[in-house]
Amino acid sequence: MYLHGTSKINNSGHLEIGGVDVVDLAEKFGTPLYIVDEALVRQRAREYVQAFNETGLKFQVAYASKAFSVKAMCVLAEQENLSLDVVSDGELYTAIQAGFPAERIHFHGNNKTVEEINMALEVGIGCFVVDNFIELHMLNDLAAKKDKVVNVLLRITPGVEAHTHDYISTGQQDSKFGFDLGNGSAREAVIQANELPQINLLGVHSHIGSQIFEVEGFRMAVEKVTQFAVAVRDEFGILFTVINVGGGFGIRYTEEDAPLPISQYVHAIADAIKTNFTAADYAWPEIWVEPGRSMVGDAGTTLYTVGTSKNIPNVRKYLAVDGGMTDNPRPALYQSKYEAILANRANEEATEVVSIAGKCCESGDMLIWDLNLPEANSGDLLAVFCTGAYNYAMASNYNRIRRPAVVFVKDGQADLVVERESLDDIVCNDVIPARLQKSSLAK
Ligand SMILES: Cc1ncc(COP(=O)(O)O)c(C=O)c1O
Ligand SMILES: N[C@@H](CCCC[NH3+])C(=O)O
Repeated sequence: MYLHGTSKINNSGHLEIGGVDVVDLAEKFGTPLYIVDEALVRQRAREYVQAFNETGLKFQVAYASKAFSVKAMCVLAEQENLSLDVVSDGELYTAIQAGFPAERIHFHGNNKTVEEINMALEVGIGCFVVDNFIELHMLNDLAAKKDKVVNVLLRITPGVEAHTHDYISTGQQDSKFGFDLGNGSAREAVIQANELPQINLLGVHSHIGSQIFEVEGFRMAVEKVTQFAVAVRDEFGILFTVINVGGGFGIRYTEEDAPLPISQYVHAIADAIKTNFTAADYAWPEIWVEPGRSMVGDAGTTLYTVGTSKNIPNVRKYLAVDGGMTDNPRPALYQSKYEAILANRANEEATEVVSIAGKCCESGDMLIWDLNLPEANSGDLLAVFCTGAYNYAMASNYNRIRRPAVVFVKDGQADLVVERESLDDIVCNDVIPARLQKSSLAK
C-alpha cells in the first residue's frame, strides 16, 4: 500500500489524513467525500517555488485551477505565492471571490467569449494567453473600448507530442489549441499582435500534454520556442520576455507510474532555457509554468461507503460504492487506474479480488478493476487515492446524483470547503413553464 503525504494507518487500523481519522470524517460529513491533505498541497507548491528560486531565473508558478477550482484552493494558492491559470468566467469568478490578486491571474481558453474577456478586463487580470486570430482582434477591440493595454502570451503548438493518453496530449500539430509553429501562423500572430495598439506582447506559451514522466518533451518544446524567439528577433527585432511551458508534470496514481521529483522537471526546463537563450545571445526570459495535477492530485482522497455486491462465480465480484463516474469520470474517460484500501480495516490482509462499481445507470461506471481487498461488507469505507485533480473539477450530476462535499484536513483539523449538494440544489435551476403546470394541463 502506497500512502501519500500525511496519510497513515493509525492505531485503530483506520486511514488517517492530516491527523484526522477518516472514519470520523465519514460520520461527520457523510460519503462520498473528497478529502484534501492541505499540507501536501502546500508542500507541492513550495517544491515548485523553491526549485525555481534555485534556478536564478525570474518565474511564475501559475496553478492550473482547472484541476481543482474552489475558493479555499485559490486562497491556498495565494498564500503560497502562486499565480493562477483560469479558463472560464467560472474559474475567474471563483478566484476573484476568493480575493485572489487579479494581476496574478492568467486567462486561457480556445474560445473565450466577449463577456469573459470583458470580465477579465474589468478585474484587471495579469495576462491573456491568446489562442487564435479571432480572439487576438476581439481582445484588442474590447481593450480599446476600455482604454486598456493588456499583456499577452501567444499560445503556440510546438509540434511536440507528449507520450501520454491521446486525449490529453495537446502540443502536437493536429490540435484545436493555439497557433501552429510549423505552418507560419505563429509568425503571423506575432506580426499582428505587434501591430495592435492595445496588445503588449510578452512572449509565447506552449503546453505539450498531461501526466508526463520525462523531461525530454519539455526540453524539445523549449528548443522549438527558442528557435522561434530567435527567428522573430532576427526578422522583426521583437524580443520575448516571458516563455510559458504550461503544465503536464506527472504524478503517481499506481505503481505503474514513475514521476520525476518536481525539482527535476523545473531544473531541466530552466537549464534548457538558459542554454538555448545564452547560445542565441538572448537575455533570459522569465519562465512561467502551469502545474495542475502535480499540485493537487496526490493530495486528494475520495471516501466512499460500500453498499451492495454481486458475485459471478469464476468470473468477477463487483463491489458497489455510493459514488462513481459522477465524482470521478477519469476511469470512464481515460481508462485511468487508481489504488484503494478499506479505510476502516486498513491493516487487514487482502483475501479477494473485487472490481469497484459506481452507482450510475451505466455499465462503464467502474472506478477500479481487479482490486485486492479484505472481504468487504456493506458499510465499510473505501478510500480511493490520488483524486485531488480533475475529480471534483470534472464531477457531474448525471442521474441527478448530488456532488460530494470537500474537506481540507491539516494538523488534526477538518474544515468543510465545499458543502455537499442538497436535493434542492439539484432542482434549483429547473423551471416548469406555466403552460405545463397542473392548473393549465387540467384545461
Ligand atoms: C494550457 C494548460 N495548462 C496547464 C494544464 C495543466 O496540466 P496538468 O494538470 O497536467 O499539470 C493544462 C491541462 O492539461 C492545460 O491545458
Ligand atoms: N482532464 C484531464 C487532463 C487535463 C487536460 C487539460 N488540458 C485529466 O483528467 O487527466
